[in-house]
Amino acid sequence: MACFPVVYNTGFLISQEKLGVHCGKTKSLVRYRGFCCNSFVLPSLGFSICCKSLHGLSWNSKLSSIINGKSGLGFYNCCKSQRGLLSCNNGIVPLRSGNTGDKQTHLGEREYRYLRLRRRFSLRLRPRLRLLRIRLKKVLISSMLNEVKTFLRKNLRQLALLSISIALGLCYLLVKLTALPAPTIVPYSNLILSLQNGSVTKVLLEEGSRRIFYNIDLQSVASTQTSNEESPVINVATENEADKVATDDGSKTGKALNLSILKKISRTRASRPEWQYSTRKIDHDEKFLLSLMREKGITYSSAPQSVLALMRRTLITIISLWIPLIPLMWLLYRQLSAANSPARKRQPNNQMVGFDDVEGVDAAKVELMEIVSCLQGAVNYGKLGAKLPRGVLLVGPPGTGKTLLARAVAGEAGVPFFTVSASEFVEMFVGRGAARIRDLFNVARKCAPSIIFIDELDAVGGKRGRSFNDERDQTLNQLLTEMDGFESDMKVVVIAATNRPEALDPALCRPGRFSRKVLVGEPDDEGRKKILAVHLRGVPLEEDVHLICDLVASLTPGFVGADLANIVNEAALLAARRGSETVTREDIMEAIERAKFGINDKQLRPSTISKELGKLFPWMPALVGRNDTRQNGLQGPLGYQTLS
Ligand SMILES: Nc1ncnc2c1ncn2[C@@H]1O[C@H](COP(=O)(O)OP(=O)(O)OP(=O)(O)O)[C@@H](O)[C@H]1O
Repeated sequence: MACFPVVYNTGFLISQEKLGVHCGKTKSLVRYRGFCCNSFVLPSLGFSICCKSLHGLSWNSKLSSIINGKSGLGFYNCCKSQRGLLSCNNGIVPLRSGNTGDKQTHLGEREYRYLRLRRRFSLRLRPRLRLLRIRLKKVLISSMLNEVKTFLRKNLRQLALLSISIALGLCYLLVKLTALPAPTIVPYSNLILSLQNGSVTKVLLEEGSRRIFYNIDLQSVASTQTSNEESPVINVATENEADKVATDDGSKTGKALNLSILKKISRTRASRPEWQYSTRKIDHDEKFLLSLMREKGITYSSAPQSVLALMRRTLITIISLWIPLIPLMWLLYRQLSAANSPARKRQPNNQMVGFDDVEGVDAAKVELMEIVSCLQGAVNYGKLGAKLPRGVLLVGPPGTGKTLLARAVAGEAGVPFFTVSASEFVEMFVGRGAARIRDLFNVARKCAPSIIFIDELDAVGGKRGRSFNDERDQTLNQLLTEMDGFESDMKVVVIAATNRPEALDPALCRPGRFSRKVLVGEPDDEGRKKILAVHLRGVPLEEDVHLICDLVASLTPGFVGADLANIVNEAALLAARRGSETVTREDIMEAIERAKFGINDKQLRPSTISKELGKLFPWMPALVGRNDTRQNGLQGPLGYQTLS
């Protein structure tokens, strides 16, 4: 026999009809104070009720709480039917004596309404509250915290600015609100005179400072003024209130003056400070002052500084100190923040440059291709006990394609590529350059296999001890340490480029660091043709591309890749300026002239220049002749010299 709750209110029993347990009705849901019951009508067995769940608690525990009389529930005596369903006796057995189905009639109308309202309210509100609780549980506190953290990190600068401005605003408000009407500052002699005249009423000596506050009896001052207009006390006493009046109208009678002073005094009384005057004590004069006050019978006391005034003064000092300091702090923050670090700025990205885009430097390409194979794992160098070269130094004149080669390595190897100019490590603050190097290498190590490319290495890798630049030396030391710090299986390759290998510190070039030096020199005739072919790939030419390449290559000995790329670009620009759809041979020839002689009047050819210079300086033609080493005759004394 199992016991099941049957819902009935404290006031009345819910009858079978209320439970929806009519003959023929198969199922109905009964809710009471959050309990859900499915009731069934089984005509053969009479009335039965089957509760599927009761707040997730076991029957016994729930029933015991019910029976304890809190909820006023009755229960059925139920038994299991043959069909496996729970069935109950037909009769309702009230739990407490006196709780019958017609109890409603015993209750007052008002009470009944109140109970109904309460029940309805609880029926509506409870499921919603339960749902809310479940939903809130789903929202994890940790994820919320993470979101807040990310938001703070993203908007750190704005939040910092906002909080600083709020703090400053609050300080300003505090200063404004705590501002008290200040006493008039007068010389010390005025206090003595007032004391001698007996017009001083009260004196306060501030503890821990030299300030003395005092009040004077203004009415007595006014009356004294009428009798003795020359009295200095009057000047003191009415400094603020009566001075103007007295000076503006010298013809006024004493009485009129007196009245006007009193009027002014009464008008300003509301905004008058607690102490009318303040002065600073003179050293070693305390004895005289005290004896004078005692002699005149003046009330005097001492008190510590008021907390409000103290706070205000401190605040003002802080603000006045911090306002000029804020820009300085901001500068410092910018310098010191890791957000400025090159390692952060350089996100690993794979440039779409391959070895096909670099021509004329075949020897360097072969050397670097080997590195790519090692990074890709195509060459099992470890089997023979070999190690991946840690550093490759690309040496060569400017514009020969060192940076391009490094980018091609990254593109071909398909690994993260961190490019940085060595001058970015040169910092104002000692230790910052070293920290940046550390950051860069840390990020590269995390992304291994990866490539670090340091352009213009000589900016930071110059010989140590030649100058007093401690910061540069520290940065170089850090670079040396980082390059030593790679483990043998760490696939991080440092490629550096320089135009001045002779200026580098020998420690950088020793085996184990930049052990592999690759010369990226000027391209030969064949190299120039190939470079031109690369740059003319996307350019619509009027003539055959091979013909143009041969022509340009023959006219540009000593030109490097950057020069040739510039010639092709200039030719395309000239064609565009003409409004042409294709680049002609003339465009290319003009571009070569521009590259050699700069953008000048065409009259200023070498021959013209030589003639003009010859007129002025008879020895010049000889000089021109000696310098004119180019076979094509286009290069002159002011001509563009190749960068090699
Ligand atoms: N060998 C080359 N093949 C194709 N293009 C080249 C070659 N060399 C240079 N270039 C062109 O010249 C441009 C500049 O080259 P790059 O920056 O690689 O020169 P660099 O040797 O690094 O010069 P610097 O020493 O001044 O940094 C390249 O973007 C490319 O367009």
